[in-house]
Amino acid sequence: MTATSSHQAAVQADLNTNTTVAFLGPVNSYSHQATKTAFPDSKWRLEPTGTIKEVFDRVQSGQAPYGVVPFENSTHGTVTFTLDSLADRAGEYAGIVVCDEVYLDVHHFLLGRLPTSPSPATTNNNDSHSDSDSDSKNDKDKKGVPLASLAHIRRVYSHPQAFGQTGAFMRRHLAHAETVDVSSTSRAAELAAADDRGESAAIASEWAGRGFGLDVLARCVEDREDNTTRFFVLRRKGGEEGGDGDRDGGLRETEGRDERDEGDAGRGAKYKSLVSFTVPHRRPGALADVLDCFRGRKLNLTSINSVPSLVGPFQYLFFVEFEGSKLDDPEGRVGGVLEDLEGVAERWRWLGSWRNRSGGR
Ligand SMILES: O=C(O)C(=O)C[C@]1(C(=O)O)C=C[C@@H](O)C=C1
Repeated sequence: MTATSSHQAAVQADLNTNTTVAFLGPVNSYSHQATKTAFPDSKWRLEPTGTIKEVFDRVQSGQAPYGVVPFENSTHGTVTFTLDSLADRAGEYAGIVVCDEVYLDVHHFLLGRLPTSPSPATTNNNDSHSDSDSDSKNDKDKKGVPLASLAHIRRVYSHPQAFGQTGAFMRRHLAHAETVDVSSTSRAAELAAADDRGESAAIASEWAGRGFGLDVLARCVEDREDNTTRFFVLRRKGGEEGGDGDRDGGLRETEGRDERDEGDAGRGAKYKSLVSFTVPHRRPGALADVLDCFRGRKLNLTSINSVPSLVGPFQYLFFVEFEGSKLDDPEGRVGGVLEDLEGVAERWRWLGSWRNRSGGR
């Protein structure tokens, strides 16, 4: 079996099984890798979508009981498409909570077609593929340097996040090429493979390159070796919460991920939770009052983000992530802080509690 047909057989196997998990496709995106990490058994039917919003739509509608979305990258920061859907300004996703997280090491490859005739390095002054020190190494060991001339590459496709993680390589070796943002890195590989002239390349994963039969033009082109993306696993809230399950009546399941094995929880605090909120825009100290609630309950914050609330120009909706779980809260500190929020936030929403998988990161 060739690499491509065994890959297709694996995808088909995913499609033949039961409970659906939606992820940003096409197959072999980083989201697909993260999804396979969180849902490794063959009982899951892994379903690619065209956008992150579609993952939310499928989970909300119940077509997919679970979904996996990228949340933040250690080099480039938060994934705005995911924050936008979590902000849920139009009230479309009231039934969705975060129930788990996945950390994925991300090593980007430059994929395309090798030049048809070897062109001298002088055709592209910035092209260091002929550096004598790197020539002496085996191609497999070369990281962050072109393995061939890139002078024939006119355009590079990728996801904006991936471009944000590979800026140094792009500036150094592909300043002559146009960059084109697309919906995912695997879509980028698909587009590069569709270019018969071989003038297109993609920043994508090694698996995407294999899946679409592309040549490796450079490996590990990320700016930082420790490049990591964190993904959220989404699920529909259990039917047992009350009408306003965010504020009263906790989930009766002991864990969000009721159908799956828990595996290793990792080091550090056992759980994390996410809330979103808005504060009275003109009240001095309004945001500090909310943050003080967490200090008062001795709950450690692990991330803070904001997006425009779209209520008025330059007004924001905030996200706070903290250590602790609403679903396993023996000291009542999380329950307590949610009650405190009621008094100081304008609107707020609990967006889920899950196992901390950071492994001490
Ligand atoms: O494009 C993909 O392959 C994705 O899964 C999306 C995504 C992201 O949005 O962060 C995931 C991981 C990498 O950080 C780059 C892109």
